[in-house]
Amino acid sequence: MTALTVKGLRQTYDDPYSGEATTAVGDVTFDVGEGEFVSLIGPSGCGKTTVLNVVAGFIQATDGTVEMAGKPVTAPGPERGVVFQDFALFPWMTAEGNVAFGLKMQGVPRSERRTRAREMLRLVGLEGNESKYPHELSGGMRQRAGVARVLATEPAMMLMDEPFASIDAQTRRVLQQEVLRIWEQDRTTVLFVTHDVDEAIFMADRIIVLGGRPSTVEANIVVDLPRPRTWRDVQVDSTFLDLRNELLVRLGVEDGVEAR
Ligand SMILES: Nc1ncnc2c1ncn2[C@@H]1O[C@H](COP(=O)(O)OP(=O)(O)OP(=O)(O)O)[C@@H](O)[C@H]1O
Repeated sequence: MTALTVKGLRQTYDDPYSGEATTAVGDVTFDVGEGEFVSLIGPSGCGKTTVLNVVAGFIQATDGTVEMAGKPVTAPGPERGVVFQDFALFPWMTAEGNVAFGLKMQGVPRSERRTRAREMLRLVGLEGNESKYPHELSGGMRQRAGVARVLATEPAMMLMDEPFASIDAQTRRVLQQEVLRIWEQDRTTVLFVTHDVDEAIFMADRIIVLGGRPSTVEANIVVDLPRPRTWRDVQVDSTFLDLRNELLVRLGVEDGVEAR
């Protein structure tokens, strides 16, 4: 079953200084199957965040359509949970308060909110940190809390915009594995924006490559790696290395041979 259909998406921005219109996203068409994990990759400025923002309902596309389960997307909705790069936690709320907040918005009773928030924090490895405020948590822990807050609301689809970009390389690998471990339990549909080739491959069932100006879908690549995945296994897997090579060449990062 198709969970998300993006058809002929075009996005034009008006430059407030020059007054001229720039077409950032030209004509982007792709779909995401139910329970599928799809990475969206492409060079900086190609419109990845724009596409995600349209799917989230934060902005209206200049042209084209976005449908979720056959219904047009025109505004944000609880069935789409968004995880941002900068954690987006409320500094005045504890970890538990932050996770419970989304549930409060959904009208979940207080007692249930507490139980579910605690359960989610345990799931992301934050047990024992429930009453800490964001400034008392490390970057990796804050991002775990951010993921827990979205997971707690049980969205049909998770939209993730470079969620680990501001986290150190080592913690990032741990979090990538953690998010996959959690995802494997319920297989929520995921659209995952990243500029990191390794991350795009490691996480996804399929990779959509955006490119060109204005951007279009340049490639749609199936990631044929077994799950569950760990970095220890994946980093030496020839399928991973070949795919990494192909993507680095496509993105113009390295020439194919040296990329290995
Ligand atoms: N609100 C806006 N107003 C004007 N131009 C915008 C706006 N948002 C994005 N753009 C422009 O649209 C283009 C695509 O931006 P977008 O952030 O979607 O790309 P991206 O692929 O996510 O980039 P990055 O990888 O650097 O985060 C860029 O040229 C950007 O300057």
